[in-house]
Amino acid sequence: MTKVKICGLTRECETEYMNRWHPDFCGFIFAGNSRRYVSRERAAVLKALLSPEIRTVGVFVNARPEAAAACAGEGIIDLIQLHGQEDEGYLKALRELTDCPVIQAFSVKEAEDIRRAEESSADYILLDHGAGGTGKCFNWKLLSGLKRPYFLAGGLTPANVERAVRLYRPYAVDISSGVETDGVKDPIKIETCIRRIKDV
Ligand SMILES: O=C(O)c1ccccc1N[C@@H]1O[C@H](COP(=O)(O)O)[C@@H](O)[C@H]1O
Repeated sequence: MTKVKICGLTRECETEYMNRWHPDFCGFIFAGNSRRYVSRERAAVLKALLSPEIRTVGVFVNARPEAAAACAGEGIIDLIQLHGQEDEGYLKALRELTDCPVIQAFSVKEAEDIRRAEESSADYILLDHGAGGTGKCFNWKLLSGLKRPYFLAGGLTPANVERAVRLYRPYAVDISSGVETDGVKDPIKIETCIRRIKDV
C-alpha cells in the first residue's frame, strides 16, 4: 500500500491531526526561506507530541551536512530529506556523519531528470515539480518506465491524489500545500487525502 507523508508541520494542533489519521511520515521544514520553517527546538517539541510510530523527516535545502546529521543525532528526525542541489559528494559527506536514511528530492522537468534520480545513491528518491512546497504538479507521464520506488510530491491534493496512486503506485505520496487552507493545515483535507489513498 502506498505510504503517506504529510509535510510542513508547524503547530501543536497538527500533531493531533497526525495522531488521528496516522500518516507514515511527517515532515519538518528546516529551510529558513519557507513559511513552514521550524527551528530544531520547535521540531523537537512537535516530535514529542507525535505517536512514536509516525516517522519524522527533516527537510533541508543546501544545509551543511553537519546540521542535518546533528538533527538526526538528537533524535528529532528519523530520515533526512535533501531538497536543494545536493550532489553525490554531499551524500558521501553526510554518510560519514550519520547512518540516518536519506531521501533525495529531484525537480522533474524532463525525462533526463528521472534518469538522474534513478542513479542516486540515496536510500529513497522523491520527485517534485520544483523547489518544494510550490503546490504544483510535474508531468506525471514522465513516470512511466521508472524502475525505482519513489516518493511522489508536488501539487497533490484531495482531488488528484487518488488518481496519482491508482495510476502510478508510488512508494509514498508527499503532500504539503494540498492539505492547507489559507496556508494552514486543514484537518478535513488531511482526512480526505489519507482516506482516499488508503482506499485505493
Ligand atoms: O514545504 C515547503 O515549504 C518546502 C520548502 C523547501 C523545500 C521543500 C519543501 N516542501 C516539500 O515540497 C514537496 C511538495 O510540496 P507541495 O505539496 O507541492 O506543497 C514535499 O516534498 C515537501 O516535503
